Amino acid sequence: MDPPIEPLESDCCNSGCNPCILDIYEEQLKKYNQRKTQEKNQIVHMNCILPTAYTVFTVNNIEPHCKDAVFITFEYSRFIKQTDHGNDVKPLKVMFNPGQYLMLKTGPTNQEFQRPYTPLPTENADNLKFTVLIKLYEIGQMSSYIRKLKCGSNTVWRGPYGNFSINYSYKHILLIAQGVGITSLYGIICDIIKQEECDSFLKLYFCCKSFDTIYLRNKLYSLQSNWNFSYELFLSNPENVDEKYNETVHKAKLEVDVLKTYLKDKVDNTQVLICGNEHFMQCFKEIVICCKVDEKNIVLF
Ligand SMILES: Cc1cc2nc3c(=O)[nH]c(=O)nc-3n(C[C@H](O)[C@H](O)[C@H](O)COP(=O)(O)OP(=O)(O)OC[C@H]3O[C@@H](n4cnc5c(N)ncnc54)[C@H](O)[C@@H]3O)c2cc1C
Repeated sequence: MDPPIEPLESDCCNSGCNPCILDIYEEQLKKYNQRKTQEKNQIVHMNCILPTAYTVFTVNNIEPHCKDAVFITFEYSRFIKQTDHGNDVKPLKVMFNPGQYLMLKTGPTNQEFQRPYTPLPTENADNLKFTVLIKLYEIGQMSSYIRKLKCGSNTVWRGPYGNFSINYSYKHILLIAQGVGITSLYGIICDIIKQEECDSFLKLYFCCKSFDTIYLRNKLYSLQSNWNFSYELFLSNPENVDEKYNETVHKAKLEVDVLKTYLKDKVDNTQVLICGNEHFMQCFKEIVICCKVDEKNIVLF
């Protein structure tokens, strides 16, 4: 953007024109200076996690969550020589889009294995860390590796992957999550809520096994204070349920009728995002299609 050309004092005829050439200049100069300050403050970062090379991240924090899951925060390891980022001197930052995932690799060279995990939206300003919510399976290859991690352990990651990009123009976004599949949809919910100019309504139907495996429940509960977001829980095992004020808990599985009622007058302007295991996603995709949502408005993760 070039600076505006300053008019001569004599260019103003002093007869109270609207707009006056000098006022316009002042306005344009103000905009130009604002833009320049913004550009100066905008630091361009380089992503320190790459899709085509492995990067070492050290376990920074482990925090239990629910019965069978943990939050683990990983920090870029400054002390290990990492893949060369060329001659670039831009500051490093872990960067990913909502809905994207990263791959964790482990195992001896000839038996390496990898699993995808979805980084949660960054809540603090630390650019070199990311946090994932990990469900630990009783018998699971990666689960048993993760159980052995301690603060200071080194881990190897690549990413981010996934092409989903948020379309802010839908009037309604229906999100259907199963279990730990909430991690992909949670980042998307946070992103949309943050956009002040976006006026989409978000509805989450969250299917959980039991009361003690409602992942990210407190975070979802606080997000519900936003005018455009609400969620309902569906528990297949409804024992010992402790309901919070203003939280809808169904002591049953999510059924077709609930979706039919919700979609009844919205099919034309609703996007449906579904995340869970393959069987869950296919099953709900078919149900949503039966409710007359066009297939192009359905995204599976
Ligand atoms: C795009 C994507 C993003 C993901 N993000 C996350 C995330 O943020 N957090 C997270 O915890 N997981 C996430 N997962 C699932 C994760 O990658 C692993 O599949 C899971 O943690 C199991 O790994 P494991 O090696 O311990 O178990 P495995 O050795 O692979 O499997 C052991 C047993 O666990 C059970 N199992 C494994 N995966 C599933 C599943 N998805 N649903 C039901 N049962 C299963 C099966 O019974 C299986 O026999 C994601 C998956 C995908 C595809």
